[in-house]
Amino acid sequence: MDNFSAARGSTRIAIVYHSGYGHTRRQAEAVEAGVRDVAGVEALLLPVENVDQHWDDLNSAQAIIFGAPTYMGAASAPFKTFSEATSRTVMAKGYLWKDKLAAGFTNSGARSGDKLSTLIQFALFAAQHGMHWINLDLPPSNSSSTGSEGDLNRLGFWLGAGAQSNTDEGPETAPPESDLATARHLGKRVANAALQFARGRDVVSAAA
Ligand SMILES: Cc1cc2nc3c(=O)[nH]c(=O)nc-3n(C[C@H](O)[C@H](O)[C@H](O)COP(=O)(O)O)c2cc1C
Repeated sequence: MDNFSAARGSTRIAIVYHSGYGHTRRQAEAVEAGVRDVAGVEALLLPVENVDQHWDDLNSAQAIIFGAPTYMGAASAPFKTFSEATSRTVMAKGYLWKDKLAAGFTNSGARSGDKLSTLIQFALFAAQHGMHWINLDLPPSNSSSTGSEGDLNRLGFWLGAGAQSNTDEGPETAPPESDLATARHLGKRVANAALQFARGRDVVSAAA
């Protein structure tokens, strides 16, 4: 979907991401698929390069999920450019993202690769906007003799979804299915949380 539908009423979730070579795009598409698993929710998959045509879509979303590859131990530069732009386009206009839900995902070449730094960067970015951070909620796996590379959350993150793409493989085969399933889990979790928040807010405002 290129834009959210004009009809109000559904719960809207935007996935804003950067991908230099396509691997993180696969992860972003998996997050989108997880969002779409939940009825009553609309998903918008938005590369950071297109964000200037979509500030209104982001402002109307109930949740925004941030994604970027980890480059040099941090979110990639195009994602950082987007995040800095929000100071002018979102904060300065009255903290337009306050009380939205937020979550994040990142992909890199090494199994750790300092991906945690990128997830922390996303959580701080969300906090600066007054957003509510949704974590991954999957037990870390692949940490015992019975674990495997096929496990959900095989890389063992709590804060968001991690993926690992071998640097000699293209996006058609990397990241592996276990990391894409982990990303789908994050999308579904955020979609369910966004529905709970939206319905809870309706109840609170009806009672006020
Ligand atoms: C400039 C640059 C810096 C990178 N830095 C890291 C890093 O800090 N940690 C890591 O594990 N991989 C690093 N990588 C590997 C990428 O994270 C990896 O290839 C990833 O799959 C790229 O995702 P993309 O195809 O979405 O751009 C780096 C790659 C580039 C091009």
